Amino acid sequence: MVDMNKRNSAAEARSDRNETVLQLDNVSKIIGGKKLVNGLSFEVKSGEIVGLLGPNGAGKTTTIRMIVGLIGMSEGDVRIGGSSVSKSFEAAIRHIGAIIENPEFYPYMTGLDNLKQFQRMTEGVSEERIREVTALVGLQDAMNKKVKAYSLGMRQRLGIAQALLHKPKVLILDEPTNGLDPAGIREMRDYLKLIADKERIGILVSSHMLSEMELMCSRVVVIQEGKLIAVRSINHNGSEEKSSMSLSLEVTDVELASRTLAALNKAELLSKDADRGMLAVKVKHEDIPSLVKALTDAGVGLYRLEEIKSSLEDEFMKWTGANRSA
Ligand SMILES: Nc1ncnc2c1ncn2[C@@H]1O[C@H](COP(=O)(O)OP(=O)(O)OP(=O)(O)O)[C@@H](O)[C@H]1O
Repeated sequence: MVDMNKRNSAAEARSDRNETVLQLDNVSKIIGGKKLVNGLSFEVKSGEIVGLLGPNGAGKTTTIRMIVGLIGMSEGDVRIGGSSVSKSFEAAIRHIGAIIENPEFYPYMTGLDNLKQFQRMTEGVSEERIREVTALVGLQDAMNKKVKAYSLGMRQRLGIAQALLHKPKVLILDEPTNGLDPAGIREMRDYLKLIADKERIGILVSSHMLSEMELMCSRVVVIQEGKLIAVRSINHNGSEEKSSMSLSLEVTDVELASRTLAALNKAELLSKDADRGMLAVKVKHEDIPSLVKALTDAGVGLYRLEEIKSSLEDEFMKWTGANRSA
């Protein structure tokens, strides 16, 4: 017999996962006539970790400070959990948990007492919730130790636990792995993935380290000089989403091939080089057979067809002209 309650709750879980919890709509910040952030639009859905990536000075911190209301927006709006930051600030900000600078704790108090301190200042946080968030960040065995004995990574995780206490819909972390050693970075990554999944919360993480973002995020938003320059999906293996791919084709007639592909309307022409008989196109994996058939039917001979493999890192360097970590 089908348990309808179970079915309903599974359906709810699925729709929750697709809820847009953070939405930036054409957000700009102008200081002294300069656009530090320039018409930025992107969204974060529940259950996903999105990386805000860009070289130093790209505008990541300025963007995050606007999202959490530390500074005002010059243009545009941010919606958090459906509420507009510019129109209903209190309602919007209630849905946010954030660590912008290093979290501040009382070093001579235990982790638990520090969280209880926040519990007293925050409405509706139960003892059970404290236990839940400490387990989520893997600090259940360290809760009775004084914070001064914590490593930097443990302090960061206690900060995340505190930011989660009031069950926000969005967690925002500005460069959360700064200063952590490789083991601490790996731990942070694993805990954030667990939190996104278990709490069905949308997480926005800023970083200038592309390699970290590739491993941690399901999507990256790349900004440079305050402008959005690319959005890329990442699959669980850390490589680019394969549903759409770039192909290089060597053909007998470039012009005929590009006209045929335009008529087929299933491939985006990225570049063509008539002298070398080469075309580059972007196409969905499932459309490759019909692309080949259309070319053959049109009388275009195909010498070679291969995938253009470009790692996110190659692209990031191309976009930003930056070195590996900046
Ligand atoms: N209050 C301010 N007045 C003028 N310029 C500012 C102000 N705050 C930031 N900037 C400038 O805006 C640009 C974006 O700075 P921001 O700190 O947002 O970049 P970022 O991407 O977070 O960089 P980083 O990775 O170095 O932290 C930089 O050129 C910075 O110098």
